[in-house]
Amino acid sequence: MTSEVFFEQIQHQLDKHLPFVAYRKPGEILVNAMLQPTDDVFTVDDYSEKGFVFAPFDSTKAAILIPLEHSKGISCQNPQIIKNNKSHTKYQALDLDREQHLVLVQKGVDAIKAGLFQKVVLSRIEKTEHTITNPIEVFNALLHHYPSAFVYCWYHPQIGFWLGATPETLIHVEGSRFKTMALAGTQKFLGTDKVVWQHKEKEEQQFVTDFIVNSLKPFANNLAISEVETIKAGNLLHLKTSISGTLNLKNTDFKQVLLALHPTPAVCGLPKEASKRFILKHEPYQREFYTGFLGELNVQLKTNRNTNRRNVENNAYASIKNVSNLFVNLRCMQILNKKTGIYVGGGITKDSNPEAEWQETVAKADVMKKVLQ
Ligand SMILES: C=C(O[C@H]1C=CC=C(C(=O)O)[C@@H]1O)C(=O)O
Repeated sequence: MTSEVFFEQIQHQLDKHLPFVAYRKPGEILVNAMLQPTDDVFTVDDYSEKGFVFAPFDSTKAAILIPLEHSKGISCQNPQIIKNNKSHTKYQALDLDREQHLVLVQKGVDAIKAGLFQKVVLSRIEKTEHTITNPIEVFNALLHHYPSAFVYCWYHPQIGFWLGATPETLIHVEGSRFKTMALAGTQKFLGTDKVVWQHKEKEEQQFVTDFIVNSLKPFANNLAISEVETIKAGNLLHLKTSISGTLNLKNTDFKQVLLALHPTPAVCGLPKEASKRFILKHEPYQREFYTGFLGELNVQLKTNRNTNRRNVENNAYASIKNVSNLFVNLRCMQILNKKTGIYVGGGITKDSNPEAEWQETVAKADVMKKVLQ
């Protein structure tokens, strides 16, 4: 499908107030969309469902599904840049609530020093006066600015309109094999990824690696853990450890794996329950789907077992694999009444400096602001 027709179809869906998701996986050129013909709200029950899941931070709340069987799939390769004909007004930040964030971070540091937990991720919403008249153009701009991110726009008339470009995989499962990552620690990209990391960032990232490895141990075999590396995500650098292995899902199900993982200390804290309670009590707003997860759930992938054989019989060796591609909902914004709310946070440890943590959220907000200017 041409990109013109593709974008027309999702625009039409939005005009009719019908749910859809459009997304592109990291490093790929194919942009997919799933268009739901009714405005029903489908939810995930046990994660055996097939479709696109959009799950909130608070896992006691419902995860929304655009079911494969109740939607139409469309796709296009490498979409053209849509010319910006005033999809939005000039960016104007409102309510840069620095004081409130400094107080929140200090509370987090005090709670850590009092022994309540070791790490907590504290966040804020940056509401802007920015008027978005064409969110689909913003999605198109995200696709062009962030080729190595998972870029999406998600809409349900009864729930909201979200857009994002996240660098973080929650889990990728293909058959019984899985891959995930521990992503944490942030500094601004200033032209090189050969940078020095401080103890604070190394420690906050190590908390995430240890948590993921320990959470997956009951479900996984052959765990492989990479060295820590520096990766670039937009205007930022992060520390990343890759973790992979095979899932042993005989006596358990995918839901248990997700409940064990989500929310990781990259977005919540350590220990999970104590830090989550602190977040829900002290953050002065509702995260909703920010730091939740989203992506393809139990879609089918056809693969050839023996790619060396180029004959027709090869088809006999084709196998169907169950694939899930789930990402953490970071570097995202919500559009409400044509205004934007950008969601940003950062990991707090005993060594956190409130002013530096504020600056980190300012840098993270730039990822979304870049497409709003
Ligand atoms: C919580 C966010 O980022 C997480 C992912 C990478 C680095 C992070 C950090 O350095 O604090 C956070 O753990 C966010 O972007 O809002």
